[in-house]
Amino acid sequence: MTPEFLDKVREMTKEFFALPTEEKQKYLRQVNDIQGYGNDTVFSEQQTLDWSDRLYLSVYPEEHRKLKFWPQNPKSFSEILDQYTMKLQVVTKTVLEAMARSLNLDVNCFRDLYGEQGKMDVRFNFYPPCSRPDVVLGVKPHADATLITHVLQDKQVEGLQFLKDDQWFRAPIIPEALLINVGDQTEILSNGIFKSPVHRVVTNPDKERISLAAFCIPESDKDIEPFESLVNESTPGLYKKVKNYVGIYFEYYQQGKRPIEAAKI
Ligand SMILES: O=C(O)CCC(=O)C(=O)O
Ligand SMILES: [Fe+2]
Repeated sequence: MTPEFLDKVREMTKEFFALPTEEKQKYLRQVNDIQGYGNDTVFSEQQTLDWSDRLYLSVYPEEHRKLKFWPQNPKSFSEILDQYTMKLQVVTKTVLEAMARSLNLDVNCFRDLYGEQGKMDVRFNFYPPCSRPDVVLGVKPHADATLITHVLQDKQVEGLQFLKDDQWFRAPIIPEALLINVGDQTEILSNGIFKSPVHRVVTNPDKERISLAAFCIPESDKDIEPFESLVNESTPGLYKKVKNYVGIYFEYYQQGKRPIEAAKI
């Protein structure tokens, strides 16, 4: 993907969030739906909400698309999102093959698990300036439920941070790059060799920030468990077999637990 194309995607994201509220509310997420425009999903009254606006859309396979949630404004939104999806499919395949190679596994093992009908959902994030960045987060600490996540970050404003050894580290801005994050399902499949890192987004007192996350999720009937060749007497399997991990994920997340704990032996 060219830097110019990535800029186009950032631009249309900014243009959408800059629309008047009434215009954005045409795409409002309904109760019991994940797709659409809105704030953080409310699970309980005690919950601290993330300081962000979001637009969540399923983009692949095409029959999952709910076009009523695809903005008509800016005009080129759907066309650019469709192009971005197709380009990301190619990147996804390449990355999954590289992951397999780096573990000395069959080159297709991650790709076969993702499947031809593997799902891709995107989340456009908008973080308005926040007067109390010391207490309010754009996104609470979490790890992704995915196989991998592609993150297109804002070109000017940082915010994403990763937890390592009890310390938060800033993700640098690299304008022409996508940040690819390992999700929980890859941690399970790789028997813990690839780690799914906990991350969060901090707020900024005077600048707004956008980002676009694309979540790659295997077909829900696939068994997710450590690849056989990574398990032997000296390295026992660390995770149980799970199915439809995204379902398990939300159950745990709502209880404030780390979902991957459910899969640990
Ligand atoms: O805004 C970002 O940079 C990342 C957002 C994120 O972690 C997510 O949407 O899962
Ligand atoms: Fe995330």
